[in-house]
Amino acid sequence: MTVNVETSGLTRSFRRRKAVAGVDLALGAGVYGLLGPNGAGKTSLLRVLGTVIPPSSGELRLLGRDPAGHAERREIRRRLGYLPQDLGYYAGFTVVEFVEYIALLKEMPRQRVPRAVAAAVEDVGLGDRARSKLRTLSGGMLRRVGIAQAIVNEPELLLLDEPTAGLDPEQRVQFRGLMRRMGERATVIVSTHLVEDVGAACDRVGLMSDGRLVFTGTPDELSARGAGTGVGDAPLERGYSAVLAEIRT
Ligand SMILES: Nc1ncnc2c1ncn2[C@@H]1O[C@H](COP(=O)(O)OP(=O)(O)OP(=O)(O)O)[C@@H](O)[C@H]1O
Repeated sequence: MTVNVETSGLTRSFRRRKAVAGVDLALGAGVYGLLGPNGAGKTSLLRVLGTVIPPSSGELRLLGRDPAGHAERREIRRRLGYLPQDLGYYAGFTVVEFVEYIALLKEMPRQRVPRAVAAAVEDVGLGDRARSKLRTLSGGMLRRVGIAQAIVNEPELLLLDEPTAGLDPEQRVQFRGLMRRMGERATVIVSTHLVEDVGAACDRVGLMSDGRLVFTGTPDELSARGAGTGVGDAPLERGYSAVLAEIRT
């Protein structure tokens, strides 16, 4: 297995608060779901893995490279895709213009860009809005533009921060299919509050609390943790609440 994400004792502090507090990961291809309560550190971890902010301490290797070095970081950025929680965009750009702009920032060869942009826009079901200006799109459609810009370079490492927030049920189902397809060859890390996303699309799941990974395993293993004890309407919800209850006592 090619390990695309390797961390050991990874921390990220904001003043005295440790948003990420000693995370160990070794991830190859597949879809890894990141669950956890508000403020658990999911976004901070994804930002570190996306080379948006550096770690405060610990070991970090992405796609076999050390992001602390300028040239290596640039190489990593070419090969990763990142959907932040709040994606900034230019309202006057069309869907195609925006995704193209990101493709060029990622230093994709120019001749590959038009076809890659068209494919990414189709993949998120926005083919019929390709020429629409971003200001005319709904919230869920903008989220899908965000997903398109994250996948346009066929990333080997894809980081998605709450990608399904605002998507309608049909689009969520489509999107899970896309995640599974991407996970066949890439490492996909997806932070979500929707346990259905985890059950349907993730091979493995990590549960964060207070900056730490307090559970890592398969969705079935997380469900099993809640058997007969946890609070929730679905097995994964019960597993989630049982693990959190255990560490809080
Ligand atoms: N730029 C920052 N400056 C100061 N504190 C921050 C910053 N970013 C995150 N934090 C703090 O770090 C902790 C983890 O936040 P983070 O956004 O990573 O959590 P999260 O799991 O993504 O939460 P949510 O589910 O609400 O999105 C929180 O206590 C947050 O207030």
